[in-house]
Amino acid sequence: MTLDSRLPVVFIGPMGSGKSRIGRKVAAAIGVPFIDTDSVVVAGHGAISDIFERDGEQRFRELERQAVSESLAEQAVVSLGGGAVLDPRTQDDLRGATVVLLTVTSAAVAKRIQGGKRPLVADGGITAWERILEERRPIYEDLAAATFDTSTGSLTELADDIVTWLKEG
Ligand SMILES: Nc1ncnc2c1ncn2[C@@H]1O[C@H](COP(=O)(O)OP(=O)(O)O)[C@@H](O)[C@H]1O
Ligand SMILES: O=C(O)C1=C[C@@H](OP(=O)(O)O)[C@@H](O)[C@H](O)C1
Ligand SMILES: [Mg+2]
Repeated sequence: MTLDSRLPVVFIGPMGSGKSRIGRKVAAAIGVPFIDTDSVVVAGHGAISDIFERDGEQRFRELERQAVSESLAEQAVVSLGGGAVLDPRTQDDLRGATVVLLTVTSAAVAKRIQGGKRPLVADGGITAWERILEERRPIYEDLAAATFDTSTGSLTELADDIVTWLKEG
């Protein structure tokens, strides 16, 4: 199978698993555009924490769905926000994509999610992160064609492993 026929390649997984950082590296390595759906929302509507605070999570999910729908139509590497897969329309769209699940242990992610940029864990921290992951785990696992754990290893090594898998697949 050619690499082109595998596009879009889509990264899913919990907050802090490395979707945004690793997705960008994989796109650069295979020479296709990179789209981060959170960045699309931010470019159009401002900071995610401000959207949550001002308009609520439901409004964020509507804006996110719009960004996801447009992004998945592109021949690109696309990194979703951790909760984007909750939308059944996105679950349907992903059946035609190459979906890569990134996982991470709670021990490894604890430091990564500090800083207040992610409203769903801003107060509850790692306990909230674990609860949210357990709610979403069946969806993640159902959609994934491959899973890579990012708890150890450098971003570059992980991106290399994923590119190798994409080329082999
Ligand atoms: N394998 C890794 N090793 C070290 N730090 C990582 C790794 N993966 C991600 N990070 C760090 O974790 C943070 C969250 O990564 P990010 O790509 O934004 O995750 P996501 O998009 O899945 O929420 C970033 O600061 C990033 O540098
Ligand atoms: O898991 C979630 O519901 C969210 C994940 C975030 O993206 P990352 O997974 O890239 O951190 C961002 O979309 C928002 O804060 C909500
Ligand atoms: Mg991200």
